[in-house]
Amino acid sequence: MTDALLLLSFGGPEGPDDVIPFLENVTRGRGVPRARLDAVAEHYLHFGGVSPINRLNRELIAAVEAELRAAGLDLPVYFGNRNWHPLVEDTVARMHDDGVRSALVFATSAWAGYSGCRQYHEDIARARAAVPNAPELRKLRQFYDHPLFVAAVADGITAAAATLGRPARLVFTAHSVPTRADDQAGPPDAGGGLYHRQVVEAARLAAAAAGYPEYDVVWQSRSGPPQVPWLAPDIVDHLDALAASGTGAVIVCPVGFVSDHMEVIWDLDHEARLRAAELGIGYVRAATPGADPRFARMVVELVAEQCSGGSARRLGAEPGWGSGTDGAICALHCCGA
Ligand SMILES: CC1=C(CCC(=O)O)c2cc3nc(cc4[nH]c(cc5[nH]c(cc1n2)c(C)c5CCC(=O)O)c(CCC(=O)O)c4C)C(CCC(=O)O)=C3C
Ligand SMILES: [Fe+2]
Repeated sequence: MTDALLLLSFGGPEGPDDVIPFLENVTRGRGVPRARLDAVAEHYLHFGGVSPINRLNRELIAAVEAELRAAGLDLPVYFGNRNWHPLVEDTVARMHDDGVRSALVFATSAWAGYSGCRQYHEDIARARAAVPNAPELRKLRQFYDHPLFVAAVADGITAAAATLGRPARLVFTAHSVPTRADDQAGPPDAGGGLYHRQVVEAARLAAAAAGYPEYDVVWQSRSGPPQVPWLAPDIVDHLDALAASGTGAVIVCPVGFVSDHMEVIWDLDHEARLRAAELGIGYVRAATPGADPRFARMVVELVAEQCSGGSARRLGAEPGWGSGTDGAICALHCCGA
């Protein structure tokens, strides 16, 4: 029995005074250098200290509510975040006060790995521990290869290509993570590297759907001390390499992200675009899938899988897990710590 759906996301600041406290929440205990924090604070302050992520999640919730009604599923949708208000702890308390006994959780990350999956389980466990008699919370699965996700990403590529009107190299990008975190991504017996494997697989599926036999997969937004290895190459270094080898234009598809939040509007729409301009190569950025009606429909399909035993539609050759109850990770030692 399910009484509600909780959309669980990263959270972002909604004004200049929020920026530093938000960044302190994100990086607590993670050894991100102060200089990097100050640099990232500037990105947010450039936009008045407001990340679009909360607004985009509220729009997604409205679309999901409409799709739930259309599917005959009568579930209220709640909103909670890891790093900024509405914080998931407060939301779970409100769900309890509203009489919710059992709810499903849609986390706005498609992926395996610590940041993309396990940390959301930890958020669920932390929120439940803070609320006496908290509702049971079951996280929905990773959706990196859901046909509706892949179709929305592919159509974003096609639409971007049409605005460029000349041949271009397709470049997929996702958030970099420390290689050590990637090595530990997935259940211990799944061979490791499940974060990058799922990203590469999602890129393969979307490229095929959009009709691109050739493309690249690169990484963005790395932080942490420079001596710690992260997934590479970085998108900006990759643009240098492409320009050097004669590529005249790129279509950049942020397959790693659901919506146009700060990592997309600053790191891609500003930094990467600027570098492309310096290099004299054409640059278009494909839309993220979150605002596509098929994305909300996918969320409802994931809910229906749990509520009514609907079949799990999946295209990928890499495994997917991600589901667990009350913050229990998918397997013992899953995705490192
Ligand atoms: C895999 C992954 C996703 C995708 C999965 C998912 O969507 O969950 C993601 C999403 C996001 N990351 C975001 C923002 C930030 N990420 C940071 C830092 C980090 N991200 C990491 C990984 C990921 N991050 C990692 C390994 C770090 C290092 C510190 C740590 O180990 O935690 C920092 C600190 C400053 C910096 O280091 O850049 C910020 C501000 C925002 C919100 C943007 C907005 O506000 O609009 C979103 C959606
Ligand atoms: Fe991040």
